[in-house]
Amino acid sequence: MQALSPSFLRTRSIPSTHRIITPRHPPIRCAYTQNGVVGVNRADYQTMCAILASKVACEQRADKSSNSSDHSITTVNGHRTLDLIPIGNLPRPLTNDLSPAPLHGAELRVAYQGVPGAYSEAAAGKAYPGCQAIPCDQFEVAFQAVELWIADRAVLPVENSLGGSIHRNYDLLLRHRLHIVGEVQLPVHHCLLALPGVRKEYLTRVISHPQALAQCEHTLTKLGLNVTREAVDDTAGAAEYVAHNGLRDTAAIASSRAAELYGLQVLADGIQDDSGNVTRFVMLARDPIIPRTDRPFKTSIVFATQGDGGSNKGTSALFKVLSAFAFRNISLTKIESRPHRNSPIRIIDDANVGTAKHFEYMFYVDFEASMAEPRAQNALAEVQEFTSFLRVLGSYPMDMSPWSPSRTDEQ
Ligand SMILES: O=C(O)C(=O)C[C@]1(C(=O)O)C=C[C@@H](O)C=C1
Repeated sequence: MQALSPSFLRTRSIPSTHRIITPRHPPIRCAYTQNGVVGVNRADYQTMCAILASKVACEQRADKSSNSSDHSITTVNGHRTLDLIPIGNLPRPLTNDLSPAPLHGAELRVAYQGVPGAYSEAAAGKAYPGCQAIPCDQFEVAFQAVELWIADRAVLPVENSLGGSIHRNYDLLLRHRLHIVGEVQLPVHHCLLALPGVRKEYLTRVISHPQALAQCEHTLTKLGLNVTREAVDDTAGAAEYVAHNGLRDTAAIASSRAAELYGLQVLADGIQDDSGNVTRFVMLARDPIIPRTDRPFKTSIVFATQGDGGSNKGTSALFKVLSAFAFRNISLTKIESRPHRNSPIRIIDDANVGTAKHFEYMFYVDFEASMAEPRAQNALAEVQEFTSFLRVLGSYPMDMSPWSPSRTDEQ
């Protein structure tokens, strides 16, 4: 897998005291969203991409050595960067996304959140060996990279065996129109990293991604460290921050690959609270894949139950939806609820109680069946009767890779 430097799709949101690098080029701000939630609109965002692209292209022309024949990757300031092409000239994809996802990721550009050495980068490599991994500083930017054809796929964490769901990505799946085309499960093996020569006794602070901090919570206490814990955008970014700022009182929780990349020593190895620590990632594309029946498939849906106050209300509707799967022997592997952003609170204007408030939720369900199977189609036809909103996020091959302990070469 080719790793590109993070200097492109980056807008760090760590506090200014934690800022890691001053990017040479103005960062692309997480900007346009379809709901217009964030300040800048789509046109502005595209313009920014184009301006950035031409600036980078100009500077890179000067920087390119005469023997460089690679037009997609260039060295700037010692960092490998993406050679951007103005938006209007973006190349057409090499593959037809309606065909099954390729087994190998050669030529595929895969966006992930974080910087090189992040677990998401490892997940991109597991999902699409040989792909070109494109670091993005926020999940939203990874979605946008695919929507704007800067990347062909995005790989995003959705749940962890210790920390639970990564809610942000559930919300983004709903807000964006990308399709889930696959999943990978990655054993996550955390290390405590510090500058060479630093001892545990010197540490006053440990920084990492909030999920990683949560996954190591008990082990950090057991190590007897008298440290504050601070959250940053990703694990490898934490390692990079310690290294670039020469911090001798701060350790990062990250992978052993991050230690190698940023020249840190491993103070403690395997500090996740459970050796079976696994994160599940989904792969996203602009188009869905055609569901099949010749191998195990999973389907992910999101729905809202009807809030009509009649017989379908509340738990009754949810029960009916879930029984549509149970009656057909379809196993559910996951159910998650998230607040319904468009109507977060419902006031029941009853004759009796005029002030009662109920939260409205979106339900995300993963079930073990392919949309090519009649039983799955029938289940969804029935589900539709009890829902005010239903969307299939994707029907995709299940990750059936055999269980292996958390230490892997991918990290
Ligand atoms: O920070 C990283 O390295 C990531 O890839 C993100 C992430 C996550 O969001 O859960 C991925 C896997 C681990 O669970 C910890 C962090």
